[in-house]
Amino acid sequence: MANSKYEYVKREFEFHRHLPASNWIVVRIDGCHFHRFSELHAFEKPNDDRALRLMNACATSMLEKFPDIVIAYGVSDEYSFVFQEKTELYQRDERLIISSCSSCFTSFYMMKWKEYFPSKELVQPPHFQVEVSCYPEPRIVCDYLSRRQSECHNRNQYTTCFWMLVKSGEGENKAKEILKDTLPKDKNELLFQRFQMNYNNEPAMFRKGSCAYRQKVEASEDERWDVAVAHVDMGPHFWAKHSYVFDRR
Ligand SMILES: Nc1nc2c(ncn2[C@@H]2O[C@H](COP(=O)(O)OP(=O)(O)OP(=O)(O)O)[C@@H](O)[C@H]2O)c(=O)[nH]1
Ligand SMILES: [Mg+2]
Repeated sequence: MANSKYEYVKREFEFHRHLPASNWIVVRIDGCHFHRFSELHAFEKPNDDRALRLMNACATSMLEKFPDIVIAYGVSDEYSFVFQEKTELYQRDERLIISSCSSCFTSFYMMKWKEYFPSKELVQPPHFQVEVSCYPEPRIVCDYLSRRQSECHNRNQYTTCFWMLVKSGEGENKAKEILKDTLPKDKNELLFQRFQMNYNNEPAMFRKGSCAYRQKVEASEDERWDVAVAHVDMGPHFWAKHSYVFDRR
């Protein structure tokens, strides 16, 4: 069939975009319509510890499945996976990377659901959309992750205030009005004054999101690595300790 009259279909109509060489590939997974999905499954508001731990478990499985992922960062219904710059996964074919990551993550989510929600039926299949970006230097990857973490902080501080106001009896519109144009320090003050709540004492997983990375197993004679999940600032202190994740292989 090599030179058959059907060859043109492949030659003229199938396109493969190969991601640029010598770039770190960031695959960002985001739950589709998770606002609705979280309502359907009665997730706790604004943060459901079980749902976030389920996302972290899926991320851990992704690092185990794809050895070229060097680090990942997740918050809410999203996770970003950083593939090392030299990865030859699917010859860097964008379509195959996207479809494979999306389907693997979704399968892990469904397989692990019962472990995190033992008494809750999964009543709607989850699905995740994926976008890919390429960055030529680790420094920019670090800045990308810091940007996501800063969004996590802003969004979580807002939703914490919002749901505290609503749970205290304010209507949703009134809560939005109260929070309109407030600065981060105003929101901290509001939580403290109205609810005697210190935002900094909220669980770190809610405030800082989750970071999954490889670490060497202490006291192992052979080089063994496992996947750790931490809820920490991804600032200079973190990178001073974990810069090895970007070591050229
Ligand atoms: N109650 C609750 N909701 C959550 C939790 N994590 C994620 N969500 C919901 O998931 C949404 C995630 O934000 P988005 O990704 O912008 O919303 P989305 O509905 O998934 O929209 P698309 O991604 O555009 O399809 C949040 O707005 C919440 O409604 C959680 O722990 N508890
Ligand atoms: Mg979403």
